[in-house]
Amino acid sequence: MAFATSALVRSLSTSASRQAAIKHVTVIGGGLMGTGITQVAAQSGHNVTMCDVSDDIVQKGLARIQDSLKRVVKKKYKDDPTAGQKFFDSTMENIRIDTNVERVAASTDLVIEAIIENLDIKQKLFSSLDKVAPQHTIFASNTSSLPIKDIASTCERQDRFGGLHFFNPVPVMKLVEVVRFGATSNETFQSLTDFGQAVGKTTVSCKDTPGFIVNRLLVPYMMEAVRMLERGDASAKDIDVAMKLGAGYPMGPFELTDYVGIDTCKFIMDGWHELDPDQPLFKPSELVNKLVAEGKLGMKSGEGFYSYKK
Ligand SMILES: CCCCCCCC(=O)CC(=O)SCCNC(=O)CCNC(=O)[C@H](O)C(C)(C)COP(=O)(O)OP(=O)(O)OC[C@H]1O[C@@H](n2cnc3c(N)ncnc32)[C@H](O)[C@@H]1OP(=O)(O)O
Ligand SMILES: NC(=O)C1=CN([C@@H]2O[C@H](COP(=O)(O)OP(=O)(O)OC[C@H]3O[C@@H](n4cnc5c(N)ncnc54)[C@H](O)[C@@H]3O)[C@@H](O)[C@H]2O)C=CC1
Repeated sequence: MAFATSALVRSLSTSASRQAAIKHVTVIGGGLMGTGITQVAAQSGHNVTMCDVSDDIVQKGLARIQDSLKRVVKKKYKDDPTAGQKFFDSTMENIRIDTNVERVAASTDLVIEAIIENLDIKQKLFSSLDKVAPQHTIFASNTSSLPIKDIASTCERQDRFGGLHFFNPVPVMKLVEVVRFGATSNETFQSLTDFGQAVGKTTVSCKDTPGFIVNRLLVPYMMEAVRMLERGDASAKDIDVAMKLGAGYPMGPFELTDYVGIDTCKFIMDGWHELDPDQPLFKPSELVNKLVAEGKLGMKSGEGFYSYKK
């Protein structure tokens, strides 16, 4: 009985210290990641507004969400097309699009930023949102490689700031890394974890260290594959086949780099090299630099390590 009472008190005080559940989410960036995050948040019953810089981009993002949602419906509701259509319609009803981020952020519970991987631009964005968002609103970045502490540095609400790192393709990948830096409050961390789980993902807790957990292991692995290719030890195709069949990875390192974007990978490596120039794993690659300079960025540009031109 004593145990039950203390457990009840503990559970009441825990829920009282938590912030109210997140109902309205603002996703900033309607690209590869922003559309995926919008989709999973809307699918799980949240009201979501997806923002980008132009009407054309948000419309294209919306079309991408519809295509992806159709794949989910086909798989989940293959024996019940009526329920599938209902799921599709109710998910799309939960989504709004906008190009005025300040207006949207003025009445939202959570902002998830998924814009270009550039510290200066992210800081400017959050600084302007900090002035208009309500007190309770939590800010989160989906950055792959930048310190959350640096992104948050232009904001007053340091305690209501953290990282929510999703994986590509968001509707399929089951993980979200929840990142806290020194100022992130326990309540904020818990709310971000609850949100990650509410959108159907498994969450892991990460400190604000370069690459968090997954990218700190994945990016050096990718760079080691590039160096193997540069030395002429094996072809890109053989390395990919080897890692898929020998290590059970769904994609080889070159397929994955093309999928993520070679420019994104280069940006991450360059940033980490600057932070830690003596670390050989972070050494830039001539081949990666050359491909990016030629505009060969992977699948999105039609060519990278492989050609995707039809
Ligand atoms: C070098 C690293 C540098 C890191 C840089 C920073 C990046 C980051 O910060 C963090 C990251 O995201 S790292 C990337 C993490 N992602 C991966 O590792 C993806 C690896 N690839 C895969 O899992 C599968 O090839 C994949 C799922 C992609 C495709 O699978 P398949 O080849 O079997 O193709 P499908 O048969 O078309 O799809 C399999 C099932 O998934 C469903 N699906 C695929 N895309 C979808 C989408 N966009 N929306 C909804 N559903 C989707 C598809 O329907 C299918 O379902 P089933 O019919 O049940 O099999
Ligand atoms: N590509 C990937 O596999 C992953 C990327 N990330 C991270 O997610 C973020 C977004 O990456 P992607 O979706 O791949 O990029 P993306 O290039 O596909 O999309 C970025 C979008 O942000 C928009 N944008 C730029 N500045 C903006 C602003 N000030 N306000 C509103 N929208 C703005 C752009 O118009 C573009 O549509 C980056 O921080 C990246 O490091 C995280 C996990 C995986």
